[in-house]
Amino acid sequence: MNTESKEMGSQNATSDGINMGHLKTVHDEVEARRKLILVQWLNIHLPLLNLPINIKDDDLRACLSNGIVLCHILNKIRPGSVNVVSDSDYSLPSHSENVKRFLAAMDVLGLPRFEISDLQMGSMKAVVDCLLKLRAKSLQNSFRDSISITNLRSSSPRSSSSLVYFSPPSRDHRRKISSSSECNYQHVFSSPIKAESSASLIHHAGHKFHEMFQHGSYADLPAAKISEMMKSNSLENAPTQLLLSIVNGILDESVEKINGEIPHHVSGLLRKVMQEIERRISAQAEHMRTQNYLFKVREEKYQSRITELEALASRTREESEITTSQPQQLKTEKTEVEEKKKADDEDIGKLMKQREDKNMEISMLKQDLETMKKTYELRCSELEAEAKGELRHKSEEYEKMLEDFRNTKALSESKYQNWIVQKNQLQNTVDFQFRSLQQLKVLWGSIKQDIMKEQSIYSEECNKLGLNLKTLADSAEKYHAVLAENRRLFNEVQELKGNIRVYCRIRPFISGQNEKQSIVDHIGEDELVVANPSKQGRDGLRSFKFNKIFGPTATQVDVYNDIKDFIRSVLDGYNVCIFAYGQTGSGKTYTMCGPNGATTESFGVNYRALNDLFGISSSRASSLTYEIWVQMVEIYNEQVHDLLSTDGCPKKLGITNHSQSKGLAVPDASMFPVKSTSDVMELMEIGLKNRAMGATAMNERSSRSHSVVSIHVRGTDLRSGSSLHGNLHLVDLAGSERVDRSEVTGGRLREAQHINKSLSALGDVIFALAQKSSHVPYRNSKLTQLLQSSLGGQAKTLMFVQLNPDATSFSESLSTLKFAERVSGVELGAARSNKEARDVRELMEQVASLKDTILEKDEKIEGPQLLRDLKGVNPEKRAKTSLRRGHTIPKDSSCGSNKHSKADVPQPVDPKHQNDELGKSSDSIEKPKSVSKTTRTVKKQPRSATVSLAKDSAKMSSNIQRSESTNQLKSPASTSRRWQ
Ligand SMILES: Nc1ncnc2c1ncn2[C@@H]1O[C@H](COP(=O)(O)OP(=O)(O)OP(=O)(O)O)[C@@H](O)[C@H]1O
Repeated sequence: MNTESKEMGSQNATSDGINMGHLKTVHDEVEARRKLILVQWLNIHLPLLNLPINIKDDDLRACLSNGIVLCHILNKIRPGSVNVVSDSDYSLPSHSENVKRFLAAMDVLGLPRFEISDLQMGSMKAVVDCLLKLRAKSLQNSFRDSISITNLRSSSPRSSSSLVYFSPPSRDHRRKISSSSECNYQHVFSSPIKAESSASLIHHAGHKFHEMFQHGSYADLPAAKISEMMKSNSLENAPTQLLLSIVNGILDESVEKINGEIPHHVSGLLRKVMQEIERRISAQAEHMRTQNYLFKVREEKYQSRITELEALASRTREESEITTSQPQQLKTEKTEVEEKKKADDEDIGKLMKQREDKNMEISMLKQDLETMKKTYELRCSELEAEAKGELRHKSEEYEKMLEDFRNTKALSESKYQNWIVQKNQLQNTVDFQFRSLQQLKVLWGSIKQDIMKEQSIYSEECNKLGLNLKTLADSAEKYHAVLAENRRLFNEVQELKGNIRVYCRIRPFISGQNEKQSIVDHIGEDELVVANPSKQGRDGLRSFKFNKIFGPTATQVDVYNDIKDFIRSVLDGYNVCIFAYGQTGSGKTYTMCGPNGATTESFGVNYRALNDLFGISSSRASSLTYEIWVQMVEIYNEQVHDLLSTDGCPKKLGITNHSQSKGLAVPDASMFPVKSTSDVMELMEIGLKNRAMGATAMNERSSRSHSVVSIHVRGTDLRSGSSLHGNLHLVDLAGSERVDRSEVTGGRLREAQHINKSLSALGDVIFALAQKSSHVPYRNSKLTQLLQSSLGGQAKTLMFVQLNPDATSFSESLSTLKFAERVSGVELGAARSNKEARDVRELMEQVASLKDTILEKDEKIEGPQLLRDLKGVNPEKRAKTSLRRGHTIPKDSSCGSNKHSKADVPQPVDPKHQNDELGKSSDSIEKPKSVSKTTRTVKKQPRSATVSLAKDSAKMSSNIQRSESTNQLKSPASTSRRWQ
């Protein structure tokens, strides 16, 4: 068979290629190796089999076909798993029955099984697989334990001397063994070593037999013991060799015979042993038959196997043909597989690299983690330290607080104690005060009654006081009215004296002029007689009458005392103009301002007037408040300059229409408020510095400009709220010398001409006013334009006629006196003058008697009431009163005051309003007309109505006649009127 296979293999290798042969060889080697493992395993557990390691399938099939070996090996592994059916049991087909039991046991164990047909014919592969699985199972520890137990139970005792050792049998020799009746399958061992190890596992009963027959004491065996041996199944388990030894022992007459015969119990034993031996021989015979049967079956199987192998060979040849066509494809696939492998290797390399990177990252992360761990530990330690520190600090604070609390507690306790003490004291005090309070309550009741009494008295006194106070209030009310009426009467008296007054002042000879001849012949109260040095006797005398004559010895105070009533009128709302007229060096500046470096005694009219304004306004502060402003300008060469300009260069100013300049003739000139004499002094100093000064041949301090100080006053009545305002112009005129006398030429000549022109214009205006001319030439010079508001009929004008007594200046002085004389009223006409004088005198007498009446005791209030009646508030009453008192009644005694109600003059100074009034009044002289009317009214009174009026008229007539006769005597040319 092998030869044929080899031949077939060589043929295949030659024709179909090497692969098929190689595969088959590998397959065969695998199968051979599996079979070898199985054989070795079987030989170990059933050494009596002594199977060759290269056993063929048929031999193996023959060995296993009856199932006994299978059952034994199973029982070896798992004792008692199956009951083996021996060949002696003919009731059952033992070979198939053992195989079935084995297969059933395999099923129970859950191991793969084979089919009975596999064991009878065909491939042994399934049988080998099954047994190898069983072998694998046996390798488990639990199986080994069970195997050892099984050996103990199945092994038979035997003496070492009686053991039969077999060398590994050949095939022929194995057949002998199989046919031998002495071959006991259970007691055959494959090697002495295994036999010796199994000897210790001899059955107990068999051991007893062995000991008994080993010592040859069969005869001594008691009958009971033999019967016991026969009853037990020890013989069934005893080795066959032992059984044969027993038989030989009995038969070789070692047994003591009784009567030549073998004892009954020994013969029984012998019979029993023989039966056992027979049974065993029959089992062996059955086994041999089974083996023969297996051999036949195996042979048939071999035959079929050969057929299959032939078919397989033919099929393998076809497959090899197919296989030869695939090497190229396999090469291609191999290449692809290698490329893929290479790519995979590269991927693996990349993955390895990534892995290394990841490992690197992991190591770095580990390092970071370590660092963080250290940081964390460090931070933990720090926090712990901080926490400990803070805890320590807190505990210290707590200790401190506790200490403070203890101190506070102690303090509080002490305070509490003090409080308790104080409370007790307070309680005592309260008790004491309560008692005092009770006493006070009683006292308060009595005081209350006293107070009630005092209160009633007080109420009565209050009522009385209220009545007195009411009387006092009424008196105060009347007092204010009296004051107002007094002011009004005062101004009426002033008006009656005359609105234009002329005072003449003769300056003394200044140092160095004492020897010079004086032109002054006589100085009276109101009369001045000058002598012409060039004429002797009465022809050289010339008399002039003025309102007042001040001689060379007259002081500044004397002069001012006579003009201060004018200053007072300014505060009553009148416009007043005071100017000094005279030739250069005649003392105009001295009179108006004072000498250089003037003192309190030598201050001129300007300072005194302003000082007086402040004094009077402060004395009237309870009823009137005053605000005073000052302007200072000069007229030089018919140009107006601001003397209070502080920029060092007096600016040229224009004179505006009164109706457009808010009452200010020079609205652009600087105007400063003054509240004290020092303010005025500062302003005057500034004005004098700015004033244009120049030297002439006539006077070293000759002023060639007109200096005008304008003082604007606004007063407010605190009771009624009405306001008044007045202006005061203080004018220091330029020198009035003749041009030929002053010996000036050029610029100086032009200055003198301007001065003379403006002075002539001033005279023209005054004369026009006196003549009630329809046109007053104010616009002929800047001077008259500027003084327009103060030269009207409602204004009061005072002219100082300054006279130089030096004979050398006689002609200038005479000219000056003549001008002054004209101003004082020469041009008014004697008849009218007289008439007005008489009327004036009558009125003055009436006013004087009225003043006396007012000043009488108990009639202080009646006077103003009478005046009010006379003023026309109630004409009928006025007439009655006047008649009753024997006075002439002025029809309209209004003095032309600029007094306005508050509603009429809303502004602090309302020059517009003022100038409107002034403008209206400037064209005509109201007062003489009023006086005339009054006179006429008086004349219309019935003669029989009053005797006193006739007396007064006669008195006034005689005075006028006397005056006229005096004038004719002293100065025929003089027709000056008497103002007082
Ligand atoms: N009443 C007087 N008592 C003493 N000295 C006087 C008096 N009047 C004038 N004088 C002196 O006479 C001199 C001239 O006076 P004043 O300068 O006032 O004249 P005037 O008219 O103002 O001159 P002008 O027109 O040039 O300014 C001065 O020295 C002045 O002191």
